[in-house]
Formats: sequence, structure tokens, C-alpha cells
Amino acid sequence: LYVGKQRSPGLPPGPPGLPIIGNILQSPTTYPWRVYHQWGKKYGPIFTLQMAQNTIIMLGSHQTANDLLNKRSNIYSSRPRMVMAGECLGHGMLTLLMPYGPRWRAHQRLQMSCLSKQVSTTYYELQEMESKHLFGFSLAYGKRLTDIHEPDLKELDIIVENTLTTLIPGAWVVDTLPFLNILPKWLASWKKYADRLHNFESAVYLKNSANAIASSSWNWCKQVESLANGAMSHEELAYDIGIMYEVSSDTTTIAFEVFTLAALLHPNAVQKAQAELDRVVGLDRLPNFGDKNNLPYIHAFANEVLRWRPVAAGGVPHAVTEDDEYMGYHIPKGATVIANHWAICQDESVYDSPELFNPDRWIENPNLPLATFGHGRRTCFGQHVARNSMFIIIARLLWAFDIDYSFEEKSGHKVRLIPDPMAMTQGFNSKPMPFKANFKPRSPHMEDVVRREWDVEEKDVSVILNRVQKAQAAQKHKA
Ligand code: HEM
Repeated sequence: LYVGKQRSPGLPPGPPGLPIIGNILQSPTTYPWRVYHQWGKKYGPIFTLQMAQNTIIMLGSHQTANDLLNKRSNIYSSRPRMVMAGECLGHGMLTLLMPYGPRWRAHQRLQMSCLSKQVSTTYYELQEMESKHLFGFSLAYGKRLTDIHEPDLKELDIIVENTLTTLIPGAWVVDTLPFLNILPKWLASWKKYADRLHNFESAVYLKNSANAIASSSWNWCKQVESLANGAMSHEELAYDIGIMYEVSSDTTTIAFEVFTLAALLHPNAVQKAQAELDRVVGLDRLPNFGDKNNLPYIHAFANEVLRWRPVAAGGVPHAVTEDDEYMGYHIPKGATVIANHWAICQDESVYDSPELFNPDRWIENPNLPLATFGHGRRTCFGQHVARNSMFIIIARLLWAFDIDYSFEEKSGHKVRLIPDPMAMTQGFNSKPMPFKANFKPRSPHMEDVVRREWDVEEKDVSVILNRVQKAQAAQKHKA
């Protein structure tokens, strides 16, 4: 079935490749996750791509990803060498890309002290406040940003964009041929580029962290500094907080863009959500976290947004640390193992008519699996915070607004601007291509309620963060 020379015997099947370079020339340049989804139909739910020396095992079904990445997570939880992003840019400090082992676990413990399911309930007040004004920087650095043009936010957005450029699969020759990284800087243009980005990133993270530690309120920087108790450098700790901001801001923003796209294209689902909100919450106050257990359709809507267009559509690569056998195939130690989130979210054996946006599937079966936050021990640490953000923002947006098409004048006629639901960006994260939507208050009364609630809200972030600290101390005391 495949060219024997490029593959060790017993590997899962895959497209035949060329000597030495294997499948490199066949790497799809547009929507690789959709192409791999199709290849999965031909080669099966587990198949191999040989990228020069790198063996990549693609998992295209819920079952294969669950069997390997979840059930055997003791050996499927490392990361492949991502030389450009992990080494040249991050100098080994980006937890997302760290190999599995004691060092990653030490950082994971620090990050989970800020993000666990239990701890995330202590952020409700802040999320409620910020959802009225739309949540970001406060937890990490103990300071509110009120304007999207603030320089602090711009700097972090530049870092996110820079990092994403270093993560594009296939974009950097050194990721395909890692041995090239021994070349001196004058011969290795990527090293000079990465140095520039690293110096900027490190300086911003250290500055933000120093300001946060000097501030009067509780924040994540203070939390990890006190837990690490001198065992890690300030730079490493500043990176732990920086990466939490990096991986949360782009992903969560994309989830809301997908939400808006889904809401625009599926008015029936919006009507169902609004009927639930009106019944449970009524018309005289905004929904809040106290309503969390009584709004199943809002949770279903959020889950379906995450399934319909998974944010990291192509998956985040894992690496296997031992030789393994699965379905009669050999999976060699060191291979990269990628769960294709797009293919898994379209898995027909799990989701009926997966191409449809249908929140009701989560009402019929609230235990459906969801690949969007990844798998096993590397599952997104921030999933509880992210889910809470999605709950409160979706509930409040749909309570307060109708989301409708924009119109354009064409030869004297008003024409609806209908976005293409499949038009998404490429890259590590995939978001909808720009589109227009109109948010219209559902009634003047509801508009008044939003204004009134914002006027009486506690907006002093240090007051709220000190309450967060007290709530976390109470949780520890109870435990
Ligand atoms: C909708 C929003 C989000 C999505 C879709 C998302 C998705 C992901 C995915 C797919 C991974 C890699 C999983 C794997 O390797 O199998 C990941 C890792 C991670 N996420 Fe998220 N994420 C989101 C929001 C957040 C937030 C809000 C935070 C923190 C505040 C966060 C923190 C992290 C961290 C620290 C990791 C690295 C875990 C590691 O060390 O490997 N994420 N996320």
C-alpha cells in the first residue's frame, strides 16, 4: 500500500511518499485538517504521514483519539520538538510546548492553581463584571484594561500573533529538519527572527509581571511567585502567566466569533435559547452564574459552537514516549501523534449529521465527547475558565440582543450579507473570515436593564480580586 523504504514496517497505512522526503510535497496548503479528514476516509481513522525524518500518526476519530491520548495518556502526553516556537522563540519556557516530565508537571501545578475547576468558580464575580464590559487582563496582572487600544493589550496581541507565526505547521524548515538548528545564527535566518521576537516577548512578560507584583491587588503573578517559593526564576514564572494569556485570548475570541457566526446563520437555535432565558431569568435582570444549572440550552449552544468549528482545528501535536501497539499497528516511540479536531468533531459514529449546527444534540446526550479542548494530560488547563466565560457571555448576549444580518445597497436594493459558514482562516487556530453582524437590543426595557446593572456594578478590580483571594483561601481551608 505504501512505499516501504520511508516507513518502518507495521506503521498505520498512509499516502505513498517519495524517498527521503516522504509525504512533504503532498502536505496540503489549504485547510489541511479538511484534507486529512478526507484522507482518513481512505486510509482509516489512524494513518501515517512521513515528513522527512518525522513520523506523524494522524487520529481522525473519537475512538482512536480517546483510546490513545486519553486512555494511554501516561505515554501519549509529550510534545514533539517544535524547534521554531518552543526552542528558538520560547527558550523552552512555553508550557504548552514543553516535553512531558517533572519540569512540565511543576509548571502545570502552578498554572492549575489558577485554573482548576474549583478555583475557576472564584472568578464568577469578575467574569460577570467583565462580561458586561467585555474580560481579559485583570486576573493575570491585577489591572483592568478598558480600551482595546491600550498599549499593554497591543503588546500582548503582537506576542500572540508572533507566536502563531512560529507555530504554523510546515512553515519553518527547521521544524521539518530539526538538526538544522545547530547552524550558527548567520546561516540560520529563523534564529535571528526568533531572537527578535523572544527579546520582545520576554521583556513584556517581565515588565507586566513586575508591575503585577508591585500592585496592591491579588493576581496570578503573585499566586505563582508565592507557590514557587524561589524554586523557579522570575522569567520562567512570568512566562507561565504570559502563556496563559497567549493561549486564552486568541482561542476565546475565536470561540465568540464562531458563536456570532452560528447565531447569525441559525435563528431557530437563537429563538430556543432566548425562550429558555426569558422563562428562567425573566425580562428584568441579566442572567448570572446563579442560573448556571438552569440553562441547559445555553450550555448546549456553547458546546455546539466549540464542536461545529473547533478552534485549533488541526489539533495540537502530542508525542509518544514509548513504543506502542494499537489495532495491530506499531506506533514508534518519538512519533508525533495528532488528533485532528476537525475530523473528530465531524465523526459520524458520534454525532448525527455532524455538518449541522444543532445544539439539541447536547440536550439529547449531555455526555457527548468534545475534542476542542484536546486530550489526556495535555487537555486545556483553562477549559473551566473558558467554559464559564462562554456561558456568561452567550447567556447575556442572547438575553439582551437579537443578532441579525447586515445589509448592503446593490443597484437600489437592500441585499443581505450572508457569510459563508465554511470560510475560515488557516493556521494553528482557525477563525471565521471577517463578516458583518448587527446586534440589536431586544427591547428598550432590556437595554435599560443592561445600563442599570452596569451602573451599579463594582468595577474596582482590586476589590473584586481581593474577594477572589478570600474565596480561594476559604476553599483551601475547607479542603
Ligand atoms: C475556547 C477557548 C479555548 C480553547 C478552544 C482551548 C484549546 C486548547 C487546546 C486544544 C490545547 C492543547 C490540548 C492538547 O494538547 O491536547 C490547550 C492547551 C492549553 N490551554 Fe487552552 N483553550 C481555550 C482557552 C484557554 C484559557 C482561557 C486558558 C487559560 C486561562 C487556557 C490555557 C491553556 C494552557 C495553559 C494550555 C497548555 C497545556 C499544556 O501545557 O500542554 N486555554 N488549549
